[in-house]
Amino acid sequence: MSKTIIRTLNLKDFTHGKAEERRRFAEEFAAGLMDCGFIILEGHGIDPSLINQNYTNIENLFGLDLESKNKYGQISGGQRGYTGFGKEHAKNRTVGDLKEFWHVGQELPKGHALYEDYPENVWPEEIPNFRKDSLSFYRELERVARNMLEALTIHFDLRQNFFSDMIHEGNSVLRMIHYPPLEPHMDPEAVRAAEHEDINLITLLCSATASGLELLTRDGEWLPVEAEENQIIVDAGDMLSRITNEVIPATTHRVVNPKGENTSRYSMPFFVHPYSSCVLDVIPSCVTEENPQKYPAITAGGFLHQRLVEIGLIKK
Ligand SMILES: O=C(O)CCC(=O)C(=O)O
Ligand SMILES: [Fe+2]
Repeated sequence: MSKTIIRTLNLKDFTHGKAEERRRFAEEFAAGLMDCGFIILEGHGIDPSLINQNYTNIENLFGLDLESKNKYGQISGGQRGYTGFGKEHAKNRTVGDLKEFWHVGQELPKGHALYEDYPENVWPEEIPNFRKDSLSFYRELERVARNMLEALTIHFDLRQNFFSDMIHEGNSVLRMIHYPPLEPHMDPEAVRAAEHEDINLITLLCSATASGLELLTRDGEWLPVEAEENQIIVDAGDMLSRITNEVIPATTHRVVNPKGENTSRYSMPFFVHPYSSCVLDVIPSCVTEENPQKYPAITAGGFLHQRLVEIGLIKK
């Protein structure tokens, strides 16, 4: 059995490199997504103090009492604001995950053509910097996502703006998560995040405050994904899998319960989504005689709705 290697790439090779370096970056990224679905990114240029400030904010946020947090709950089927313990479950499970989280979505000015397409963000009045810091972080993550997806256009022989047009003012979501320490009353079947695939195009995941993330290799083994401080883990989701006709599969992953020290874990995945009416159609270069077209076209919004029902966040 071959050993799975998670590649480490430096985004500067793409943003500042010559054509040859850019191409190499693109090929390494695509190969990493095809081999194991995850790569680790350095040189992304997000200020470490912005990342740390957001971690501090969410520690304070989740440290509030439940009554305060619940003021921000049940908003747009959990698409914005606070979602409490046990609410979300993976597609084929009924036991809820051991996490609480907060969603920040696309922030557009009132009157913008897409304003009505997205639920409005809510902001915790108890954490004054939360809005400013999370929106700055969101914009920076959008920038990194744009670069990463642009690299894929080289591999798939697409026009340069193919993906950046899809995600421009898109429905991306910053999910800020708290996994609390385990307690005896918790369901023994429950895990921090049960195995699942992400719904979106790609996910950017700044290194979490503790280990636990694992990916399922193509050989069917669980492999821990460890990132150092200031590295970003990048993985492929269902939407990318669908438009690449499964040339890039959506990789299954999970967050296991702590084995050693029983501490809280915080993480901040950024789910990169197209705008809602964007049509997800299979990329022509991904259809061949051996790999005929597997999916009809669907809008990003329609696809997301199907998946949110499946994971229990919204009703049919
Ligand atoms: O917390 C993590 O490290 C990953 C979380 C995750 O996979 C998700 O929320 O989709
Ligand atoms: Fe995930």
